[in-house]
Order: sequence, then structure tokens, then C-alpha cells
Amino acid sequence: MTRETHPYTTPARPLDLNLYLVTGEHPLETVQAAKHATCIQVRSKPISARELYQLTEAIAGIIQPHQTLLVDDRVDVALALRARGVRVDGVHIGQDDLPVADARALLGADAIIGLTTGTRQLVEESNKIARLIDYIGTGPFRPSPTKQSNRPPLGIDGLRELAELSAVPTVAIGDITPEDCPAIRTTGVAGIAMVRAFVDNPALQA
Ligand SMILES: Cc1ncc(COP(=O)(O)OP(=O)(O)O)c(N)n1
Ligand SMILES: Cc1nc(C(=O)O)sc1CCOP(=O)(O)O
Ligand SMILES: [Mg+2]
Repeated sequence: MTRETHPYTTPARPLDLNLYLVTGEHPLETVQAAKHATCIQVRSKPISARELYQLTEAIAGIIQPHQTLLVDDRVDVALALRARGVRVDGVHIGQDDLPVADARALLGADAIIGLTTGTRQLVEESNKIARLIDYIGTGPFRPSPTKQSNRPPLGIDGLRELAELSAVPTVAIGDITPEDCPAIRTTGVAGIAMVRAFVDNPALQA
């Protein structure tokens, strides 16, 4: 494998969070078929740093030009791949990952950083660092077997409340199906993220 010599920087273009794929089972096959997705997050649990690094590089090699590519949790993995010129646009970090300020300092101003929220308090806290993030996840819409969020489900009204409260774009997540999307889109969220729905139907255009 030849080592790239020019670090990758995320192009300055509008961030399209509209149809947000979070990888689950069969990640490569799902991404390959999800050509309509606007944003791809590489998420796999449990996984080693090396395996996530290799999976992310493989996905970076098959995504569409219009798609934004993010790594879940691991700022170091995103940093290492970007330094090699691999097309990784940023990260999605949770409340237990690196602090946002450190992630931003490491990744630079061009990178995309998403942050998990899901309660009024977490959104109010994210508003205080809105200059450092590009969007927030707001979930769970409904309880999800994919991830135990340990937060009360938001439902349509909860999504709307957090979308109105947030100073940055919001992405709905948590047990969302294509049938939910029309109602969710009325809440003011900037995007809808799904795991199982994409695994079950990678070509969905919800
Ligand atoms: C878009 C989006 N929203 C929320 C999450 C959850 O992230 P996190 O809290 O880091 O939990 P894990 O996904 O790491 O289990 C997400 N990944 N993406
Ligand atoms: C990764 C994730 N985060 C959530 C949150 O509430 O922050 S819910 C979730 C899992 C979403 O998977 P599915 O679409 O299969 O329900
Ligand atoms: Mg995470």
C-alpha cells in the first residue's frame, strides 16, 4: 500500500445530513448499495482501532462523490486516515468520547464534527459550543435494539422541541423506519439517521 503524501481536507461545501446512513451489519455491502445516502457514518461495536481504521479506509474507497464520510467515536482513526490523504470528512462523537474542543483542535477547522445529544440539557450544553460542532444527533426517536441510549424516547414532539432549541442542525436517530420519515421531516430536523432500515433496504430513499 503506497502512503499518501497529501493530507485530506474536507471541502468547503454545504453539509447534507438529509439521509444519514450509520453502518451496522454488512457495512461494505450496505454502503455500496446506499448511493442515495447523503452522509455515511462508520460505526461498529465492539471493534478495535485497527479494524475500524481498515473498515473506514475500505468504505472511503467506495463512497459516492456527494457523500460525507464520518467515523464514530474515534478521532484518532479519523486523524490518521486524513493524514494519509484518505477521504474522511470527520467524526461523530458521543458524551463519553474525546471532548469536542480537543476533537476540533486535532482535526482542524475544515473537519465535520457531530455530537450526540438527546435531552434539553444536552442540547443547551451543545449550544454553548455551537462554534465547534457542525450538527447534533437527537435520539432516540423510539427505543432502539441497536443502541441502548439510556435517555427517554423523544417522539415527534421531542424531536421538534430539540430542533427548535438547537443552535446547529439536528439529526434524528433511534428505531426510525422509512414510514416514519414524512412525519419526522415536519419537525425541523436537518436529517434522519438509520442503521437497521439501511441494512434491510440499502437503496431506500426515505
Ligand atoms: C447521528 C448519530 N447520533 C447519535 C449517535 C450515538 O453516538 P454515541 O453516543 O457515540 O453512541 P455510539 O453510537 O457510539 O454507541 C450516533 N452514533 N450517530
Ligand atoms: C447509534 C444510535 N444512537 C442513538 C441515540 O439515541 O443517540 S439510537 C442509535 C441506534 C440507531 O439504530 P437503528 O436505526 O437500527 O434503531
Ligand atoms: Mg459513538
